[in-house]
Amino acid sequence: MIHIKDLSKSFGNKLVLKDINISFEKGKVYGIVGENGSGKTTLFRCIAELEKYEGEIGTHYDQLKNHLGLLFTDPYFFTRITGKEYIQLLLYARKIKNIEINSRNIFDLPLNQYASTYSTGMKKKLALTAILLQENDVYILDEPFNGVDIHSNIMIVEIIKKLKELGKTVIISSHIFSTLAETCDEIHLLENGEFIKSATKESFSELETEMKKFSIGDLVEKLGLK
Ligand SMILES: Nc1ncnc2c1ncn2[C@@H]1O[C@H](COP(=O)(O)OP(=O)(O)OP(=O)(O)O)[C@@H](O)[C@H]1O
Repeated sequence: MIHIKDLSKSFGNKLVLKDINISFEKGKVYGIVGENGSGKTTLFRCIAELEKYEGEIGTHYDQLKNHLGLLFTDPYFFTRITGKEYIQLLLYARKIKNIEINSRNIFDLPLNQYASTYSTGMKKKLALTAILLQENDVYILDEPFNGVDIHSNIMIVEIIKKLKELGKTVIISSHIFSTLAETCDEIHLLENGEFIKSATKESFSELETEMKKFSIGDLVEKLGLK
């Protein structure tokens, strides 16, 4: 369980997150949606203690960061480290030994190749594989579907369902509503650093309609397409 209470975050004099209050439970999948720049990544970075913030992030874990797998939107890899070495490094950090990596390479990545030479989608799949093999309790996936091929997208949806089944906590940001609707128990809409709407499964379509109306309105008509 993660409890976020009155969380605020500023960069300089720019307030990016305002009084965020939300809880994330075990065995549930949460979707965070919002326009570019609404604060999703900043919220994730605060939860992972990669940013300083005001307010409280409480958890029953000794240290959340030891149970958390964070998939960045654009994972970065040092040069001259192979895919396999990267996974080994992350496993070593959790003192996990004796995992046969090759047989668990479900995305069929060229693990002996330098990770920095991977394509965007391959980098994302490598980073995801590594945090999954760490057997974390909490997963934060920042735009996991973005940049990966359709086959991998389907696989990631199945992985999220499996994580839920295993009682993990999963928090996802995505701009693809239909995929969130398929995987999430709750979806929360962030706007200018504030949660302005939340929906459970029964009200996802209502939320989607409202978001479309709010963000698109009659803008497409203004193009005057003929
Ligand atoms: N290190 C930083 N220094 C200054 N401003 C920052 C920094 N990181 C983020 N911001 C600002 O905070 C706001 C929220 O950014 P954030 O990356 O959290 O948004 P987001 O919802 O994840 O966007 P996207 O959908 O484009 O990924 C933006 O205005 C961004 O410019």
